[in-house]
Parts: sequence; C-alpha cells; structure tokens
Amino acid sequence: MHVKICGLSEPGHVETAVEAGADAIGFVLTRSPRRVTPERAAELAALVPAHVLTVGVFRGEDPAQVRAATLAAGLRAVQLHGHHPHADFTALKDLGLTLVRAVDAEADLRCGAYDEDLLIVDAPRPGSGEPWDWAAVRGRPSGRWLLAGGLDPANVATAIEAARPWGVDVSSGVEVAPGVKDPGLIRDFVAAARGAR
Ligand SMILES: O=C(O)c1ccccc1NCC(=O)[C@H](O)[C@H](O)COP(=O)(O)O
Repeated sequence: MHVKICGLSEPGHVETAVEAGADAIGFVLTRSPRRVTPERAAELAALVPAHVLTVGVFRGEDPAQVRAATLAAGLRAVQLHGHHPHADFTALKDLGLTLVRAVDAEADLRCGAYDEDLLIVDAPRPGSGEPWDWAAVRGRPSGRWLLAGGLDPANVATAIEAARPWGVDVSSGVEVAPGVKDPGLIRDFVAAARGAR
C-alpha cells in the first residue's frame, strides 16, 4: 500500500513521515492553512531521501507558475487539484517529473487520461478532512490511484477495504488543528494503512 502524507511544513514532521515509512510527502504551494513558500519547501525537501517522492500541491495556478515554484523548491512531482485542462499537464510534461491529477469522484477516473502518472480521488473539498462515500468509487478508477479525503488512523483500514485503492493520501487526519501535524498520528496512519488488507 503506497502512503502519501500531505501538507507538511515542519522539519520534524518530515523526518517523522520518512522514518514511519511514507512513500511520498506533499508540500502545499497554493492557498491553504498548510501553505509553504517554495523556499521553505526546498528546505524541507532536502530532508527527504531519494526513495521518497516529494510532491508540490497546486490548485488553479497556471503551468508557468507551477513550473517556477516546483523548480524553485526542487520537487520531484506536481499534484494539480481542481479543473486543470489536459493542456496544463501536457505543458508540464517536459519537466520529466511525476504528474499527479487530483479530482473528485465525478471526474474521469482513468489514470493517464490527462497524461498523468498518478491519480488521486479526493473529497469535493480537498484538504477539508471531510469523509465521503469511499465505497462509491470501488472498481471505477483504473491504473495507479490514491484514495484521499477524510482519512485518519482510525478509518483508513475501513476505507481501503471499501475502495480498494493502490494507495492512500492524508493531511487533516494526521493533524491536531488545521495545518498542525502530529508525529504520533503520522506514525499511526502509516502503520494502519500498511496493516490493512
Ligand atoms: O491541504 C490543503 O489545504 C489543500 C488546498 C488546496 C488543494 C489541495 C489541498 N490539499 C490536498 C491534500 O492534502 C491531499 O491531497 C488530500 O486532499 C488530503 O485530504 P484530507 O486528508 O481530507 O485533508
């Protein structure tokens, strides 16, 4: 089970996520309580070993802004939320980075339909921590896809059983307040996701 921890902003939390065994770590570079500057994301990404994917999270920015921020931060993946057209993914292809398309359950759920490498099927309001009907997408997405939206250490095994994703993604569910991560919850989430059948 692939595990991504998103919205990190503190060095200690990045180290905890790496030590806990996260496969990917996300830095929010768009409007959010979790927003970090590209410079801060670069400092945090420098703590991440090569086997863990570093992801820049965007929503609504144009490809030139996404490109500039991602390169300034030295990240290895770009995650686009919202209604980005196929052309935005095409415009970023030459970066040679992992492209991630994050959508809700109403969207085209074929990973690769927009030339992305990874799909995230998320709640209608990304980063809100609101659970949704995870079982409703079971069998619908194709290819590599992560389930996100309202997951936490206590419910992630149930969500995996309901939706059967390739991986999971969490932000709010490992926080004690909006934007404030908790090391114990990060460890518990990774362990619970890995322990799910
Ligand atoms: O985290 C945010 O505030 C955010 C803002 C705008 C676009 C995306 C955002 N977050 C994306 C993620 O952290 C994850 O992909 C996922 O949506 C996490 O959801 P949740 O665990 O429910 O917070």
